[in-house]
Amino acid sequence: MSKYVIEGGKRLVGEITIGGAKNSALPILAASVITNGVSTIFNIPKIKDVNVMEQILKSIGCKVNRVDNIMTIDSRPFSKIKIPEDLVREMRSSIILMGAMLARCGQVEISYPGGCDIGPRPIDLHLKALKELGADIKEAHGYIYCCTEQLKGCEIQLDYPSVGATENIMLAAVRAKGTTIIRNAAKEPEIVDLQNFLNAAGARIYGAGTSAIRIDGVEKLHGVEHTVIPDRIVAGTFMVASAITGGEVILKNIEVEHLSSIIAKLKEAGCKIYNNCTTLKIIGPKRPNAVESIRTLPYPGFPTDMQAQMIALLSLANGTSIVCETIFENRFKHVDELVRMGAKIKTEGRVAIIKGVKELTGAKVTAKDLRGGAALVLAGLAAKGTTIIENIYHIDRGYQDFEKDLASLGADIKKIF
Ligand SMILES: CC(=O)N[C@H]1[C@@H](OP(=O)(O)OP(=O)(O)OC[C@H]2O[C@@H](n3ccc(=O)[nH]c3=O)[C@H](O)[C@@H]2O)O[C@H](CO)[C@@H](O)[C@@H]1O
Ligand SMILES: C=C(OP(=O)(O)O)C(=O)O
Repeated sequence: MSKYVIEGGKRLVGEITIGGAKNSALPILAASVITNGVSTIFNIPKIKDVNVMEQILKSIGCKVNRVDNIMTIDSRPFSKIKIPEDLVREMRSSIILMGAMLARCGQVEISYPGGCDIGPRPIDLHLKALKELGADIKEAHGYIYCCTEQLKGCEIQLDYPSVGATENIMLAAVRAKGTTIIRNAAKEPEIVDLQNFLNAAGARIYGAGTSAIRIDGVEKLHGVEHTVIPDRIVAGTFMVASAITGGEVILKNIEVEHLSSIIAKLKEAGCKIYNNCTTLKIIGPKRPNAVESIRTLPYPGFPTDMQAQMIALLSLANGTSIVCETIFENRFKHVDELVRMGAKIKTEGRVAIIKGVKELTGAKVTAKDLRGGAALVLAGLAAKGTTIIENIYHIDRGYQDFEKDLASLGADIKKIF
């Protein structure tokens, strides 16, 4: 299995262009199934989760063509309602196909999804909402069987602004009869991107990015061209890479508004940040300041997908920082690995108390999930000596050419196969 070997202590300097967002690309690719046409999606990241989605689309009959970061999906030959279990288990986003396939043909058979092991990840909100729209849902032997003659628009009050549930409802409701209103909807930029894709394809969705989304059902969708938004979590990860190495990195092709909570906390940590709407320069401090309080929250709060990377940075801060993970129950698996590198971190339930140390030291550590793995890479960039990171297949799920981009900024990092 491949691993990263990092010689720490290099200051990162240079420029990097941020690619398309995994969490936008995946639901948009799923949405292409509804169109019964040919869609061309630009800025698709070359990552493992996208490979899995490509395989799923092919397995249900779609024709998929991929050249660099452009994917063309012809969903006209769509023919199968059962999605292979081994593919569904590979990632969380496969569950979004439930809404998409109900909208396309009124039937779907799917197993429970996989994704990062960051605590229980139920899909009760998805299932409840689809039932409210009129889907008949049966669960047996780890499979979910959904079918409907015709979904009917209704008002759905989400108990929590779940990203995946909001997307599933949008997809299902797009061809439902009448109007659907989602209240307490997720407001993430990826939801807005999905709305933009669907509306370009002929849907009538209003309000994404706010807590109330209205979907007026339409008869059919058509193929479309769309460009995926930049990945705010990849951008945030490179911002921390600059911060943790006292570096000076320019990020191009970003949406600065999507990064505002990350920018605020990195400024508190002592980074200097200069930006316009699409480009940002971040200069890391000699030593980061401690940050009194970070709470992960739904957008526009601080993203849970940046919590691990931020803990890596704060483990070197001058003082004690507190990070509270409010979204996922068990998203501190990177902490034990950072402790192996000399970090002084204690966790109590959902709270991590990080007593900054002057130096981390290279060690052999294991990536336990996607962002936790990225955090170990960041720690390795700053640590004294050699860091070896195993199980980096987790990192491949969400970062395109991670080591190449870091090396282009001056990092000493190698992927060993
Ligand atoms: C592919 C994708 O876009 N993944 C993102 C998405 O995941 P995902 O869509 O899975 O995250 P959700 O917003 O649904 O989950 C947030 C919280 O709601 C709970 N919940 C969710 C659904 C449900 O039916 N019942 C329930 O209890 C979850 O257990 C979790 O505690 O949003 C997360 C929160 O920003 C991010 O960390 C993930 O990177
Ligand atoms: C948790 C993540 O992804 P997923 O929901 O696909 O597991 C993530 O992107 O950090």
